[in-house]
Amino acid sequence: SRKEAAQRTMKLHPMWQQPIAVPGGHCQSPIDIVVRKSVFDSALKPLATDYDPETCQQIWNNGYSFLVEYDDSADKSTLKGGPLQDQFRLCQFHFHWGESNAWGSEHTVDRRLFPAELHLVHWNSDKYSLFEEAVSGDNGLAVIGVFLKVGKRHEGLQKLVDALPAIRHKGSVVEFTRFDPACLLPSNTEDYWTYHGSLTTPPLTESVTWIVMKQHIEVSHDQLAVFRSLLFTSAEEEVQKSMVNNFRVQQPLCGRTVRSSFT
Ligand SMILES: CCOC(=O)CCc1ccc(S(N)(=O)=O)cc1
Ligand SMILES: [Zn+2]
Repeated sequence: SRKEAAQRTMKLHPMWQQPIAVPGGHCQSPIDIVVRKSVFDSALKPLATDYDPETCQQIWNNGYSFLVEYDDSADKSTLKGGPLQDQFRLCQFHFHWGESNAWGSEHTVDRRLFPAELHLVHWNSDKYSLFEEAVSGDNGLAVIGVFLKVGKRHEGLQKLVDALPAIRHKGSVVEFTRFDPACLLPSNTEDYWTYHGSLTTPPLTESVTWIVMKQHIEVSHDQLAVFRSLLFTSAEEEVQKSMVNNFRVQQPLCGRTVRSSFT
């Protein structure tokens, strides 16, 4: 089952040797979004992303997912609007996925699982001067979550898929430029759920405004299979473990309200 798969990943992956629950953490992520319990808020605006593909720098395997990293030394790739009052800078995006198409996402919608989930990670450049500061700061981060479904091939994703064989092992990095992450957003960026939560991997800090898009994107079965060809392990390790089920199990809502930008 998905739970067993997640347990296997936690046992397997050193990153999880730390306690998986933050002591006293009542705003942890991911969560199940119960649609009929979400509260419509007419003040929620459409997302305003303004990404500059020239700020794309590299793609690397960090031993838990693969990250596409952006130059965030200036306000060049930004996120505003939505539930946000401040301006946020894009620093990286990454994915979570399963060993099968039956599961893999971190958030669920009325318990519905998706085969994968994209996270676009931004930090509050009005309040902080570095990502590292914002990670543990109040209102520090904003992460856009986009569900992936298996269907037609995603043309914009293919450039990224073609780079993955070069970063099969933990710790490998290759140059990756001129990639516009806006191509990974669904056509509808008006409809989303938003709630206050945390990072879903250590340090699990509760500094995240989550923005989970209602509309998913489609990628092909073959594209997703290349994600699963990545490895958790470095080239030197004798036992090579395929990078799958790199998602955290859902966390208690603890009375939080999930707002929706749509009725
Ligand atoms: C200061 C070091 O902290 C980090 O590097 C945190 C990186 C980190 C960024 C985003 C996420 S997620 N899955 O919640 O979108 C988890 C962890
Ligand atoms: Zn993530």
